[in-house]
Amino acid sequence: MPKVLISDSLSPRAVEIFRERGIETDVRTGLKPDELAAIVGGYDGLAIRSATKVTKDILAAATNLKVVGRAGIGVDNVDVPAATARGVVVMNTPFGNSITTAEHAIALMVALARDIPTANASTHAGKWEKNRFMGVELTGKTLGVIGCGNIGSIVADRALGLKMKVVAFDPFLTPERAADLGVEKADLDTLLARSDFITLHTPLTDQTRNIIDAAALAKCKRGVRIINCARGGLVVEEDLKAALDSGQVAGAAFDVFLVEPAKTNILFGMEQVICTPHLGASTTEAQEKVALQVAEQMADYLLTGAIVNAINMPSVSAEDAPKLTPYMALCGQLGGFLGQVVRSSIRAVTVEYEGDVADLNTRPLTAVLLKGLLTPLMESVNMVNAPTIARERDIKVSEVKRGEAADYHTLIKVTVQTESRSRTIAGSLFGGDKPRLVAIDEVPVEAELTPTMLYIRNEDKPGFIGRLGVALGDAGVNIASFHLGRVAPGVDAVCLVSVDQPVDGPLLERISALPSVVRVELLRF
Ligand SMILES: NC(=O)c1ccc[n+]([C@@H]2O[C@H](COP(=O)([O-])OP(=O)(O)OC[C@H]3O[C@@H](n4cnc5c(N)ncnc54)[C@H](O)[C@@H]3O)[C@@H](O)[C@H]2O)c1
Ligand SMILES: O=C(O)CC[C@@H](O)C(=O)O
Repeated sequence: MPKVLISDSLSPRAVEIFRERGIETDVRTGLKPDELAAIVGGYDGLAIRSATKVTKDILAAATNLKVVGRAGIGVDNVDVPAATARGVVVMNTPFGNSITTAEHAIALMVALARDIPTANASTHAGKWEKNRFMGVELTGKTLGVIGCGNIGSIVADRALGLKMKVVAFDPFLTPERAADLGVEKADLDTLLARSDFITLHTPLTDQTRNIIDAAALAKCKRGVRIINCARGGLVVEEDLKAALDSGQVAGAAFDVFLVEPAKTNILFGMEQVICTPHLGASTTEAQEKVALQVAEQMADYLLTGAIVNAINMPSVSAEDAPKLTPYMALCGQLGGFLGQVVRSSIRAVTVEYEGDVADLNTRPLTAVLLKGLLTPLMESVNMVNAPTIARERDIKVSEVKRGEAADYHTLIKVTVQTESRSRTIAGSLFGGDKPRLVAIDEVPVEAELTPTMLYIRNEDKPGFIGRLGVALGDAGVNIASFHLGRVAPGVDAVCLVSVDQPVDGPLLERISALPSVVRVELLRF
């Protein structure tokens, strides 16, 4: 009989469901990492919220572990690559706490507008300071929503109900979806300049980290109020403190912090700041929903092998798996490549399957490709929900199959149409199972995609390779492999460089300033 450990505070519904399904269940909350490491080896499943850190060390000790179930959305407390490497499925419950978290953001906004926490403390202290507190009305004010996905769009809906105007910044929000939601799609600077309140609802990614810093705050209306119920690290806390001190920001309400649990923080003690201890998802209803979902999903996997809402595993039957596995890897890479280079909302994705692959069940392949494509843009995408998310976002996905491939025995070609342009890449399997990129935007370039790569568009002129090599060498970055492609001599060329060391921002800037370089991107696979 499988055994599950629940190591965070989950609704009792989870235990009930595991036990009803015949799964032995222990609940041990508040374990220190070494205490968890000492016992985790005895379990097949680990059910968590955000407190348990499922690190590489914990996973190394979890010798029997088959599944980690996160009752909630963010899996930033799980080392997913390490889990994947150990064959541990990581599941989440992507929608169960969205409404509750949106309601918390609205509650914080109202509390900020009327200074409710300070007025409450003052009244409890018997001060009756009626003249001290003067709020602002929400009706007619503009709410800027940064990140208009599941939670952001619910916040927008509720704010419209409060008769606010809503401006949304989300590069992946299509104009049609914005119109359906009744929000105005805007660029970040416009949102900053127009908003009376700003609320953040993006995942923490390389693009969103520090999205609200001193420069962004300076672009805001004087007296703006800021709410963060998404992730610590989106707002630079020191810059916010300075803006609160100067009066540029009138108030802030934070549920999430750069370091959690936040026992100390630069914002603590400021009268204009409302803080809650990561309570966004903490309602009875949301916790029941996520506990029930996670227990059902984990039980299904442990008892039947069915995979739902997995972050790191495709859901395929045991029979199809061996044939599809190398194509899964290829599709994940092709999607991941495109997801890292597109810069505006995606309208359409066309996947052409040619040659051998056209004979297979390509639905899971397209799903894993969409997962790869959408993952750099949002959290909580998995193979199962990627096609639904694409549909909800009005991304038209089509598959074309051709029995014959022109140059390769098997070929997958992906075209992504964005608001501004289309991009195409193609890949094949070499030696039957080794994924290889074979063309980018019709430029032939054969390359294995490795963990850290530079993708460079350059003018095909003498001296470029030497200058690039010197720039990388001077920074102590070793080139593992180098791939060049061009349509014809002297025209634009493509260069893919696999490197052994990390490439930082200043080095990227030096490379993009090199003569002949048109564009450079750092890609991670
Ligand atoms: N406080 C809490 O307890 C709590 C509870 C649930 C979720 N969350 C967090 O809230 C956040 C949002 O969750 P969700 O379910 O709405 O996620 P989601 O994936 O549905 O939506 C995220 C949105 O951010 C957009 N986005 C991505 N990169 C962007 C960028 N650079 N600029 C602007 N927008 C960008 C995406 O297009 C997407 O629409 C996540 O970080 C999640 O972990 C917090
Ligand atoms: O479980 C929690 O309390 C936090 C939930 C939230 O951060 C999430 O990502 O779902």
